[in-house]
Amino acid sequence: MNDTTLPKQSNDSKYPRRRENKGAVVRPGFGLHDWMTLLRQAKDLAQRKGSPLRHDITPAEMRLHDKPYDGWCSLRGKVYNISPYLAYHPGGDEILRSVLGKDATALFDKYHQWINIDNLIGPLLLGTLMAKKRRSSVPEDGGASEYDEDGDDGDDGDDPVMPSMANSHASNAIPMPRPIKVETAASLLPPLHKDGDADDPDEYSPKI
Ligand code: HEM
Repeated sequence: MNDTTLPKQSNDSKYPRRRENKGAVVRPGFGLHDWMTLLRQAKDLAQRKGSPLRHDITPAEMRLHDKPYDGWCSLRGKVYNISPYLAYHPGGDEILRSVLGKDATALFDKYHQWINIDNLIGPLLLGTLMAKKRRSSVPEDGGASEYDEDGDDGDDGDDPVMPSMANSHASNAIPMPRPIKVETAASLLPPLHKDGDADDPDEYSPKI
């Protein structure tokens, strides 16, 4: 067989070709299979030491954990102790060190948006970033709150995803339609007249 018998690779594919993994070498014992074995066997990789998942982690607290032996990072509003994964990251530990103590969502998406985070590092979860301010209603522009780094509804952990998609990558999740405001007979009435007089029988009658 010579190279003329091999199928020619097309350059005009609509799918981007996988980039070369420059520089990063998988060390023996630190491949994907080794990581999955560790995930199955280790008891407390996240080092939560029996504490429940937290929902009050602030970016300031996360910034304190920026060492390879004590490194946190957030992805789509969830905070992970990423230290145990550094040596197993197929893209190399160096690039992952650059996000310790920070939100890594943008860089994660830049390199491999399709990767299922829960499957690969679910057991490293520490909790979620605290929502700084809860909105009473969704703003017109659908904007996100200050800590809402994943740009969703700002209420991380209860985003409207289909139950069957709960473990899939967030960007693949199908958003549920927003509730439609239904005009009821009452909502079509003019505003109630309130003058503070509780004895006034007309207090809660529409002022037409
Ligand atoms: C924290 C969770 C992360 C997980 C679970 C993860 C997982 C992976 C996996 C499975 C691959 C191999 C992909 C493939 O072979 O196609 C990979 C490659 C890579 N990752 Fe990550 N990664 C994470 C975070 C990051 C971050 C934050 C960065 C950037 C700062 C990054 C940069 C890269 C790069 C540059 C590659 C090589 C891409 C290539 O071969 O084309 N990763 N990662």
